[in-house]
Amino acid sequence: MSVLIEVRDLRFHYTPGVPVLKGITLDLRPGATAIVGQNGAGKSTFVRLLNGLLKPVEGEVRVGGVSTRETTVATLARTVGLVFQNPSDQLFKSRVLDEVMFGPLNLGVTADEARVRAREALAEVGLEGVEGRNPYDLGLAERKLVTVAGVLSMGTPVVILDEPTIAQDRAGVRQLGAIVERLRRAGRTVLTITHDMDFVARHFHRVLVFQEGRVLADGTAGEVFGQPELLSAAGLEAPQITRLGRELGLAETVLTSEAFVDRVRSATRFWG
Ligand SMILES: Nc1ncnc2c1ncn2[C@@H]1O[C@H](COP(=O)(O)OP(=O)(O)OP(=O)(O)O)[C@@H](O)[C@H]1O
Repeated sequence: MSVLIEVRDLRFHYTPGVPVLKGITLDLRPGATAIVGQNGAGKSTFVRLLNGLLKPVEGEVRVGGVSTRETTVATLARTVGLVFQNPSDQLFKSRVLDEVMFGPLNLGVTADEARVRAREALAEVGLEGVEGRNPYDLGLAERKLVTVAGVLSMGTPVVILDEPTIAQDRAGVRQLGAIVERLRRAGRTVLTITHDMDFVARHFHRVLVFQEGRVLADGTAGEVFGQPELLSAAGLEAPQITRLGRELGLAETVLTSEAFVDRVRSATRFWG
């Protein structure tokens, strides 16, 4: 189930002379990794190169030892599931259930098995009861969750979520966080692109900071969010609770409100 993705000196442009990715080298292993960075940094382009929708101009991407140049998008889809930023790029069936069954059917499972998987995936994203609806009659948040279910139902070892929390309310964000945790515990590789730093701090252990087509930083969430100058150079800010902890002079970089309360309580006990 576990798959290694090897990215070596990856360079890409849409228009010759206008580089979008300028030489990226890294490995992606099972676990939860977030990609953050300003608009236009090349994040969505990078993940499209991981599932073979785009091919490197120079350098290489190997998924499970196989170069994306030497395989097809359909073959890679068995390994790398990508939820697009915009659900309209992904939804094309007129019934939610058919949409979510489409991936597993393409993998060659029986219709019964695909239906079971689709129902489980829809339950996991909190969308029971909409199986017969047209995805385009749902709101943006629900449409996005349908596309997440569509990838979950395929059971790929690598799951990439491009801006999953967009338009979600707190319950939706919590549900997505639980999905990330489950996939991570199951030994899958979860990769997300997001502008939601609280979501990153809570659920992602590794953070890649993209800036103008390069990786500016690659470290744990604590390491990356503990460097305000670096974040500011990339046009980003640490989560509010992390900044508050720093303002208060906490020795450790806190990533969640629970960790913040814990550290402040132990400091007060010490003073009191
Ligand atoms: N299909 C395309 N044709 C030409 N240029 C493109 C295309 N898609 C993206 N670009 C350009 O490539 C650059 C990187 O875009 P990309 O979408 O990868 O960045 P991003 O970091 O994901 O940004 P965002 O957070 O806004 O999604 C941008 O300058 C963008 O305008």
